[in-house]
Amino acid sequence: MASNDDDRDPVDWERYEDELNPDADSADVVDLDKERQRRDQADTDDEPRTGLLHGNPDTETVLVDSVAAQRRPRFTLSGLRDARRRPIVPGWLRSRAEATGNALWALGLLGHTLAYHGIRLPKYGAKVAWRAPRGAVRMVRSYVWWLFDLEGVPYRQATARVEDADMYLKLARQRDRRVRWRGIVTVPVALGLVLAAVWLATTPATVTGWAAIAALVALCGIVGTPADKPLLDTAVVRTDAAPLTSDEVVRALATLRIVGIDRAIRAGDTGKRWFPAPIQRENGAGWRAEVELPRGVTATEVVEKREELASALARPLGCVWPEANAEVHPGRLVLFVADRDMSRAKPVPWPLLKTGLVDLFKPFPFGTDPRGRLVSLTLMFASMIIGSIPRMGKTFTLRLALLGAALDPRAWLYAFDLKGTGDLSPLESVCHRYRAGDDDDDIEYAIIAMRELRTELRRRTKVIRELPRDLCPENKVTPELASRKTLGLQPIVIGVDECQVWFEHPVYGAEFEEICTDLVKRGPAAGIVLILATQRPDAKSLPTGISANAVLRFCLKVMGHLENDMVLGTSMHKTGVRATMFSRRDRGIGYLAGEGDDPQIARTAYIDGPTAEAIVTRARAARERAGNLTGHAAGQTVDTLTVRRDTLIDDLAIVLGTGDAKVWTETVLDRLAGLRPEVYAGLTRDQLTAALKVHGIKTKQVWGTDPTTGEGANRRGIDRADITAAITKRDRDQGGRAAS
Ligand SMILES: Nc1ncnc2c1ncn2[C@@H]1O[C@H](COP(=O)(O)OP(=O)(O)OP(=O)(O)O)[C@@H](O)[C@H]1O
Repeated sequence: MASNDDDRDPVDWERYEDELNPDADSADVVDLDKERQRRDQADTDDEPRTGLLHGNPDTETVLVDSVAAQRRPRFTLSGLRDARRRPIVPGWLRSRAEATGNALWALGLLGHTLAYHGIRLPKYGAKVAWRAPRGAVRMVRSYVWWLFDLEGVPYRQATARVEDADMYLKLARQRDRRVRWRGIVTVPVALGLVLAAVWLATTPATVTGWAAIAALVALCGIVGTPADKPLLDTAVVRTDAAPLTSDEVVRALATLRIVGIDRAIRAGDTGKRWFPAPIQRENGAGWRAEVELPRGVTATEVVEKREELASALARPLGCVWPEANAEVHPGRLVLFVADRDMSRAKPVPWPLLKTGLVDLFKPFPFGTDPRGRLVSLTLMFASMIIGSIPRMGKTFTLRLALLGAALDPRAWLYAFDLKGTGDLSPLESVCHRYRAGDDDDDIEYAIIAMRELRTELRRRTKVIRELPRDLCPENKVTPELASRKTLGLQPIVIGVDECQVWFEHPVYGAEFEEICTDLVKRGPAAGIVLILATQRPDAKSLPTGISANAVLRFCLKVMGHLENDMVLGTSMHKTGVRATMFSRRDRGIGYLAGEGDDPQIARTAYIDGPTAEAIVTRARAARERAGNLTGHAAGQTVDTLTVRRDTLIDDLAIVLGTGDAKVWTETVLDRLAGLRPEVYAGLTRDQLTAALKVHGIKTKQVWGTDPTTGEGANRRGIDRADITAAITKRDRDQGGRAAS
């Protein structure tokens, strides 16, 4: 079929010959129906996507599909039922923050314009006065022109020249008529003006008199304004971007060297059918083109070539945002071309900068999308991962999310800055637990805090389980429950920057991983939100148990599809959600997934250190009012000695001191938890094995009796002799160090 199509000559030579030789059949009567049919057919030939044609050089082209199959679908009720209803109230009006933001912007613009011109009023006055005489002359000249019907002079002269006496008489009569009645009108007008002038000159100056003179001068000044020198200066300079045309889009797509597009164009496709809807302005921020790519071409192929596309469109990279609209089909491209470069544009101020608090159960402002619309974030019931290559804005994003949490006076904040540069320090005064750095001391502080959270998670799940159904219908924390201080179910938000430091820690790595996995899985329902930021999104830095269960994901620029999917979720790269397309200049710009149905591009609200401090001061004041300054913010310290003093082998010596010399690991865990519940509660078999490894102790097969069944069995366990040997070695080493 295809070969037949290819054989057919795409050029309609006959038609061109006819067009070049119009006289040949100029007398032909065009049969409109036939002509329409021919044109429709030519259009169909242009379009290889229809793919329905049986090309046959000898006979007429025959359509494979039946006529019924080609008919446009009829109007049906079910079609109407499935139709997408467009929102009655536009999106920007439904969001209070966005509507307020727009209203404030409009008021600001009005205020600026009024102030700008207000301050220049004397200058405008002087200009008007200077131009008034010229205006007066212009007005008089125009009036005289009108009074004597001077515009008819050239026509009357022309008729005189060709000696057309009839026409001349007609025009002359018309002129006389016009001048007569215009003269009659002029007499009272002139009289009125003279009287007004005499009255003004003879009566003492009054406000009305001055106002009349000012109005007259202003009128003359405006009339006397030259066309190229406007009276008012420019208060707001607009940089209007060139409109986007379908022709431009097709030509740009044709340069991308995408096989399917190239093939379609070679086959004569002009691209005029690639646009299911006209290119439109969107949100006053740019142009939106929906493109139905030639069959077999996926939108992701175009997304991947964003840089080349921007170059082909001759627009800055930060203006060109191609996206796949997989909801329609993988070949549907949505191309948004913004007027302004998103990475260069002045960031929109965060709506909560000066006023307003946050309810973590509801969305709060996070940033803006390329169309300038507000993008929000809902932290409750989700864990979040933030990932990118270095210096793209992870820490700023984490700090923004924590600032949002700080503005909910109920929430407890745990902030861990493992980069140690103090980026999260503005939040210190509202944090329940806060630490910057990755020294042993800092890690010990963190592990205590995380163990605390593990215990807290268990307590919360128990509280929720025991609550009556009507209070807790979905077995998760509700805003009402979170506000009840007695239950202790307030939101807890934990932010960890450079979390890979925790998970790669030789001693506590496994324990951090286990606690974080538990928090990511069970924490959200209990009101605990974990936010992890990392610059190395691989399986080691971000264990899969965590990355697979996070709901919210923000991915700034990454280098490869593995990192992309690690942060955004499996197969995201394949479906066209590609953070690899961002450039190094796209700071703070990333894909936000998990908020709303589809991942969206967002630029985070830019908040620098001093601004963050100002917001935190406000947040702290709200917390003081709510009586919710706790932990670190209230000056409490954590005794890291409980962790630093390595009591494990000493504690093991105690719990194995009596009775059997070899004991099953689970029995040892029970005994340790009984000895020091604050340290060992929740310790798992694997963690104990890892902790023992540090001392060179291995678990081994131990014969014992199950206390519940009374049956003997061989299981992994610990030998008291190994513990004693480890203690002896340690004491000997320490003694040796002390002596040297
Ligand atoms: N929304 C934003 N708009 C503009 N610039 C931003 C935005 N967010 C961050 N930046 C800029 O990006 C720079 C890097 O930010 P940040 O320190 O958060 O990066 P990072 O990814 O955490 O870096 P690292 O990997 O070194 O920790 C900042 O200096 C800031 O100026």
